[in-house]
Amino acid sequence: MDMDLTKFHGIIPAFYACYDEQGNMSEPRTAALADYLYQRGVQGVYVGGSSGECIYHSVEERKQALAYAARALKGKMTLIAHVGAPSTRDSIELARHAAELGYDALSAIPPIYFKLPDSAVVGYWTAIMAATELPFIIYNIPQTTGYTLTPAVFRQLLANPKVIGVKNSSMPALDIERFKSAGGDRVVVFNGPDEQFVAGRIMGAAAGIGGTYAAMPELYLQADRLVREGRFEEAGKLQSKINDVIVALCSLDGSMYAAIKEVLRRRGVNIGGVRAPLEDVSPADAGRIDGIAAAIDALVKRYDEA
Ligand SMILES: CC(=O)N[C@@H]([C@@H](O)[C@H](O)[C@H](O)CO)[C@@H](O)CC(=O)C(=O)O
Repeated sequence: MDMDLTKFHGIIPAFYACYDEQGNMSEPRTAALADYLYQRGVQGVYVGGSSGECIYHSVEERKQALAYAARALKGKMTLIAHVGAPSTRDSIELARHAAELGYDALSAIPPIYFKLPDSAVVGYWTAIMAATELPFIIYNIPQTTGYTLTPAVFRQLLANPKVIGVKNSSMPALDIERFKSAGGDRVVVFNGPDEQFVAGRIMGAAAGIGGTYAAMPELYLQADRLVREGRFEEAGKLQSKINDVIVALCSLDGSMYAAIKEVLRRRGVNIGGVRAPLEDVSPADAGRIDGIAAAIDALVKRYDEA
């Protein structure tokens, strides 16, 4: 697919599930998160992925989430829709919905729950791609799906011109280098592990999609700029500061996403809580979350002046 892939380069936060007080999808709160990200200058958003709690949503709710984000951001930034659902049928329905909403690309995890052979996985992704004319980004996340994309299967998928890249969330930065080597200039590799964003960008990723980006988009934008300018030592030091925040977010009781949503409240954006079985953070941790939000603000201020 001959297209300008640069619209997929840079910092693309995973968009979160924005709930009202009853825990239902909220368009006003979606718009608030969208504006918060737009004001900070991110390249695009990845809607309905892992960080979007998609796995706990009905197909109808996933359609709402895609529609609310598109209504807030279409024309303002690059929009990628995660449409992977347990069944191929539901994934195709979501893919068609995203295409109607004007998304720039689709993406999908492999099939989950049953362990399926590569032939079934390739068939699932191929069926989703066939449902629309949109470009497609493979989502490799073995930690949560149990399926590991190999360079050989990636090369097989590259035979489909709609494949424009892979969002690689596996931990080895080697995987990013191998997928980039396999796809060359025809693909964009998206760095998935936020803790290794700088390493991934140096080893072949032109972009990053991450679950912690929206908690501190300014810092990832700064890290990306430092990499682009070849200031790798400074980028590495900033990565270490970002990782201190990630470790703190993951050290609280409750889901990391609940902690991030509490941090966002302190940054002026209320998008509700998380959906069970994800657990809320404990009220006893309010002080620690205050500290995390303050640390982010201090880093943003410090690097704003750098
Ligand atoms: C295994 C996993 O969830 N990886 C995350 C990371 O952003 C992860 O949350 C971060 O590195 C913190 O560990 C992303 O790669 C996935 C993601 O952003 C998404 O689809 O929401």
